[in-house]
Amino acid sequence: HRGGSSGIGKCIAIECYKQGAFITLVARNEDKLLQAKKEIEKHSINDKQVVLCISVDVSQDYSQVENVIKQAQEKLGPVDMLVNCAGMSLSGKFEDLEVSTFERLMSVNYLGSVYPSRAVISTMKERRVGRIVFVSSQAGQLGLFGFTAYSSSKFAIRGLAEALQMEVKPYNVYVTVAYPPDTDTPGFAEENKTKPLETRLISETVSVCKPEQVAKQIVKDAIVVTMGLFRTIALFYLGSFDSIVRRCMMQRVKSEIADKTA
Ligand SMILES: NC(=O)C1=CN([C@@H]2O[C@H](COP(=O)(O)OP(=O)(O)OC[C@H]3O[C@@H](n4cnc5c(N)ncnc54)[C@H](OP(=O)(O)O)[C@@H]3O)[C@@H](O)[C@H]2O)C=CC1
Ligand SMILES: CCCCCCCCCCCCCCCC(=O)[C@@H](N)CO
Repeated sequence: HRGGSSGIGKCIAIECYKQGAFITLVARNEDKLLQAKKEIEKHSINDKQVVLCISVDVSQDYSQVENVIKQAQEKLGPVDMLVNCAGMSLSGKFEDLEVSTFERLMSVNYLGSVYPSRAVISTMKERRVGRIVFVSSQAGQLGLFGFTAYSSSKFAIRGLAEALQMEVKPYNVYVTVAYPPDTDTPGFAEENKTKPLETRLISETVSVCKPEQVAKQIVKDAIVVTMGLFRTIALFYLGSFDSIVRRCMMQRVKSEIADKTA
């Protein structure tokens, strides 16, 4: 339902539009939004489909994000799928990065995923319908040279996503996290302008992906939840934790009924 106006987010929007979805694009720059809207609309499969654009900074003010999501829901109905793809990367040695860069990346990459998710979650839980996609990075699984600010903001997304998944599973809301490798996007080109040599050499050991290909995988994973090796090992623990959560939920429902009938 929601992505960005560029790179991976735009390709995810195209991928969903091709499957008949109504799209709301959220990003800051209005020209880029309009251009992305036009590009996405070329892929329509029926004449009822809509691409709505909303210009907002997802990392600044929660009430603003909440408002625009409310507006979008009034126009297009409740959000079935939220894709948190807004993000940015800046690399450099720890001592060379401005302190403000740590703050900025944490706001955009982490809080920029918290705010929209927080704004849609209640409706998703009530409807017992919803998918939330987070876009981390390979640098969100491994801390890499030059990425002290970026990797930590992407690790934070993983913690958020896994904890949230445990909370919302009994409500039929699914959370997925993507960990893409380097991908050929405007953001990646920007990042490459300041990459330290070491970071570049490490990055070059893995080939650069096409955003269309990454987007396709992300959408597929969001719809058919598959399990990696690590998740399988964690499965036993997660299963038992999930049953605690379910038990508490049932207990709470029971006592609410008891309160009402008392
Ligand atoms: N490309 C890569 O190599 C990889 C990227 N990723 C992650 O994937 C995501 C997308 O990356 P990519 O496609 O390369 O990025 P791009 O820079 O190409 O696109 C980013 C999109 O997010 C929007 N955006 C950025 N900041 C904000 C903000 N504060 N509020 C609202 N919208 C915002 C941008 O629009 P606008 O500027 O107008 O707001 C743009 O539409 C990021 O989270 C990135 O970290 C992960 C792994 C690899
Ligand atoms: C199980 C984990 C697999 C690990 C494979 C080894 C990866 C080493 C190279 C990683 C290159 C850095 C990717 C960062 C991409 C990114 O997020 C930025 N390009 C954003 O712009």
